[in-house]
Amino acid sequence: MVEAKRPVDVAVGILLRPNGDVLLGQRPDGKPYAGYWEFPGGKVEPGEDILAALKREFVEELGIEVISAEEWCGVEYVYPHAHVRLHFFISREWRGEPQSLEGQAFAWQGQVAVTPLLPATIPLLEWLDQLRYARQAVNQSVEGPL
Ligand SMILES: Nc1nc2c([nH]c(=O)n2[C@@H]2O[C@H](COP(=O)(O)OP(=O)(O)OP(=O)(O)O)[C@@H](O)[C@H]2O)c(=O)[nH]1
Repeated sequence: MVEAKRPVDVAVGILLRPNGDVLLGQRPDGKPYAGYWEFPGGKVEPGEDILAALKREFVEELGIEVISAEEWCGVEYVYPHAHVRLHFFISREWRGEPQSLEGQAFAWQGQVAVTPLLPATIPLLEWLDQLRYARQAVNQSVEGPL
């Protein structure tokens, strides 16, 4: 009997600036889906806490220290190369400016315009817009003239 492959846990971080911009990175050569854009992160190691994995990946890939992050949502996706369970975190508090430590490109984006994006990440953009801009619209209407 062929046993189904267990999903691989992946910790993914969305750095959210006060103006709503988020940080994306481009997958470097040599990885599956090289050239595709994603939110930074990577695989959780056996026995590792997911938030600890997120912090480790941000140091390794971008030289950024994530000070705090809250788990936001989860997505499972089956690629030809892997079955992944993505744990998306939102962070508003970090230290340092992103550096391209793995030779990858990165970009701060308001409306996300970089393409192509990893397929499992595409639905996130709509949810992210609701989180970023629906709240701003409410704030604007509260702060508008009476
Ligand atoms: N970081 C990240 N990974 C994602 C996203 N969306 C998505 O499907 N993934 C998938 O999650 C997995 C992450 O694995 P990775 O290869 O980047 O992990 P890693 O840095 O630990 O790689 P390594 O195998 O070189 O150690 C990949 O299969 C990737 O396709 C995303 O938005 N960000």
